[in-house]
Amino acid sequence: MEKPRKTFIGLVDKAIAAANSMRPDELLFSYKGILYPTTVCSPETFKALESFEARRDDVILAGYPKSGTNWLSQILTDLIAISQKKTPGSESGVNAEEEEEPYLEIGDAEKYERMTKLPSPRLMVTHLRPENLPKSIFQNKAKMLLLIRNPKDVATSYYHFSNGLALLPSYETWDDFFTDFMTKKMAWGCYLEYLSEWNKYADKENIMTITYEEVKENPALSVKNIATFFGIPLTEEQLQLVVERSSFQSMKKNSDKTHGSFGNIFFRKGGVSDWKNLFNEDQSKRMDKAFEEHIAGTKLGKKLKYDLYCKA
Ligand SMILES: Nc1ncnc2c1ncn2[C@@H]1O[C@H](COP(=O)(O)OS(=O)(=O)O)[C@@H](OP(=O)(O)O)[C@H]1O
Repeated sequence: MEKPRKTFIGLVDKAIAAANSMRPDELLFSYKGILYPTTVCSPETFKALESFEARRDDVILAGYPKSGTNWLSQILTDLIAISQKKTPGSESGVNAEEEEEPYLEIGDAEKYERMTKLPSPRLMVTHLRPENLPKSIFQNKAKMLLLIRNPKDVATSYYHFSNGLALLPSYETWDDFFTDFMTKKMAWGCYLEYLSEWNKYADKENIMTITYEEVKENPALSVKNIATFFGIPLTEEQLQLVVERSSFQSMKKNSDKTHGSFGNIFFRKGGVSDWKNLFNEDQSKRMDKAFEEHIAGTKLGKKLKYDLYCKA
């Protein structure tokens, strides 16, 4: 039985009510040159975040919007519960729903003060680029899981999400969205720039990179590798439980409890290659060229297996 994420559901409810009374051009604001949703982020929170004190045993998940952060966050929540000898899903684990919204940059400026009282290990999720994260995360060597997904599916997922949730500007056509996606007009910035910024950190020993596609391809091996990286021993039975609970079908089924009425928006298709239903040939070539210019030859670029997932 899944516990409702009351903080999250309450936050989104409030944000949607606020967004409904805003003009489309008010939905995003710019902070240090990057756009963010006005209803869930604020300059005050960003300012407060700068002096956030990370702990060495914090568990941090970094991923651009729509790269599968809700999915990996569920896997990490269960792994942490197991490390604390709790049964996943049945007891309040890390960041118990009533306690704190795990998305680091989302919420009020006082949340970091409240987070000082949370027991270790704290789970945090972020869509931020590394240069906008608090310095203490890197100084204190907190372990991070960096989640990346092929850019054509990220764009596709982001398009449907933008039109499904009032917090983000909606688009009349996919073509309009694609133009904005390629010209840095997205909340949390340009994905290809995100990848090249994170690539500068890809060799750090406290950062493990994983792709959406590899978790999809072999969930058991991925969960095992993540658990090993965070130093969490797992029995075969526990491994199977985490894999089963994090399957797209299970998460979608539980989504009315975990994500309220927005469940269907957060858990849409959960697959690979849906981009083929939206991209035309010209758009596909434009993305191929931009990928080549920004990231193709780098460590993260190679890890994405672009030719396999983004060509033909
Ligand atoms: N369990 C599981 N398995 C496979 N795929 C999953 C799973 N859970 C979520 N998803 C898919 O991840 C996409 C949403 O990404 P995020 O969770 O990062 O979105 S958000 O930015 O935090 O709103 C979104 O992708 P699309 O379906 O392609 O839109 C979700 O459906």
